[in-house]
Amino acid sequence: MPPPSDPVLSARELTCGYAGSPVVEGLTCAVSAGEALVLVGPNGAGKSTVLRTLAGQQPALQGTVELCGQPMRENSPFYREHVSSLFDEDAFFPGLAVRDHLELVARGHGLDNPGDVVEGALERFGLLPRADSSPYRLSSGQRRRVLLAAALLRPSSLLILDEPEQRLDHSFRKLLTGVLQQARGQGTALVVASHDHDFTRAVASSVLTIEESGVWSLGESVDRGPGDPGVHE
Ligand SMILES: Nc1ncnc2c1ncn2[C@@H]1O[C@H](COP(=O)(O)OP(=O)(O)OP(=O)(O)O)[C@@H](O)[C@H]1O
Repeated sequence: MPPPSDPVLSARELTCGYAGSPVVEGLTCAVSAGEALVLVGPNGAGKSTVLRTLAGQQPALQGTVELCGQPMRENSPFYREHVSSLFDEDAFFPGLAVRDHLELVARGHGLDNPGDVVEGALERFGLLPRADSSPYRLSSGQRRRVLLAAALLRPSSLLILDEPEQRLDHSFRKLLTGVLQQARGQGTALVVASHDHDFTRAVASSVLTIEESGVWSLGESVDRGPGDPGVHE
């Protein structure tokens, strides 16, 4: 790992888009341990596109992304060790229960005796009563909690989350806010896209605002107000 002040993630002159057409151009940003960059902006502005490019899941049209000073490579062991990400996915193994999924993730990331960690995650995300159910028998919000629990129970230096608040009710949004504040406090770097103003204000150390035109700006704090079109509770 780099010294605490060195970036965990850094992007330089990054252009993100599809088939040669840019959505966001010339983005330069960095996130160090214990910092949280939150991406905000209206639907279609380019938050997920930027997030996927930062996460190495989509090739950059131009520019570079580095993880701890190394080129971001999604299929490298270094990436798997350090980066935990959650996008808009909702896929599970049909024969496995909620608890099995969390155990699988924990063991896959090197936790030999994950029992306590898994039970803690089940409890934290209110999943104990459904631990033996198939995720496919849960509500969409409960399934989202399974995916968040899985993304957060494994050790990581960098968490990349696309609208982690989606489908969560008010109390679990508050819980998630606390969990991510705690992750920051423990030195995890966060890069998160969100439409939730309260979440953004509580978690962000810096805010990347992307407008519909793809124009972006980077600020240290957020106070966009509930009337902002990019923010809906
Ligand atoms: N696979 C794709 N191929 C081509 N264009 C795409 C693709 N995915 C998204 N886009 C386009 O890229 C632009 C940015 O989309 P993106 O999903 O990044 O926006 P967003 O800010 O994350 O929106 P939302 O708030 O709705 O999640 C949109 O114009 C969208 O139509």
